[in-house]
Amino acid sequence: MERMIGVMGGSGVYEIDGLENATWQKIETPWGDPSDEILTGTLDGVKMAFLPRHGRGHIHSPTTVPYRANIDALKRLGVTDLLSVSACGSFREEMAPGDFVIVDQFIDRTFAREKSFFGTGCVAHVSVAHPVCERLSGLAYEAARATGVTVHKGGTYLAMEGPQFSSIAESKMYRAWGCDVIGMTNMPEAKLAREAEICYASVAMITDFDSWHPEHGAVDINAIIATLGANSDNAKSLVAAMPQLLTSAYTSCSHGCDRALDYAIMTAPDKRDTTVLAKLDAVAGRVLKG
Ligand SMILES: CSC[C@H]1O[C@H](OP(=O)(O)O)[C@H](O)[C@@H]1O
Ligand SMILES: Nc1ncnc2[nH]cnc12
Repeated sequence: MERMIGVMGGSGVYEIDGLENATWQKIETPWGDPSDEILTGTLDGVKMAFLPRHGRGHIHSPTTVPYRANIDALKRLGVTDLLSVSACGSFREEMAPGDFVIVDQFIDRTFAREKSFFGTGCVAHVSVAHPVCERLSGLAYEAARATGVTVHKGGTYLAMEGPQFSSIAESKMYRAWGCDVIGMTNMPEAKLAREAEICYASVAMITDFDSWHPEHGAVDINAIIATLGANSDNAKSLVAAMPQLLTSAYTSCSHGCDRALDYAIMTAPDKRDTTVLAKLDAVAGRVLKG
């Protein structure tokens, strides 16, 4: 098996630079169309696959992003390690707009999205106690440090449904819960990556103080876009540093992400629905084909 690094570009990140043999590829999945075509190529000898989460031109809202199709398509292409780059609000004075946070926990408050590849006909339960890959997150931290940006190691990301930003009361509540950043997209993406046995790490690019901050007022999309623009070079440098840190030689994940399905499937082999199994060919082929 060869390593392939996937990059899920969030708001403001619709392309990456410097890929050799760059080609936009249309990938079909049993879960529908991904957000866009996927840009494949190589960087420093490592295979790369870039998918703009909202599509080029920002077509999909956080609710309508086809999360299952996106993860399935990346898995189908051979992605082993997926780095998410996302715009986020901050609940902490010390995590300021322009800073990066390497997320290590999530609270999932989304409610209008399909959250699993599994269900009736093939039930599975994976652990998301540690929802990101420690190894990939550690390398993303190193890559972020190398860009010179202020980066915080670890942080809890509150995933909200959106598309509206939070009320002040909600924002204060999430802060009291111990959350550090807020966004609308990393869930169910991180859960689905775990089901698909892809290592996942999330880089939150802070664009605003959400609405709790007495001196910063309501979230302003124009300010967010300005911060994203100023930060896109840092995001691109971070992505560009990843191939040298990961290298093309695939080694089994020390965190176990690539074996998440080993004991997860509950449905007895003779009770599994063959139509459902066919849809799981890319995501769970490793364990279903035995
Ligand atoms: C542009 S502000 C709101 C929007 O930005 C974030 O998207 P992403 O996580 O893909 O960078 C946030 O989650 C909202 O979808
Ligand atoms: N304050 C905020 N809330 C939710 N998503 C965001 N994306 C960027 N800033 C955000």
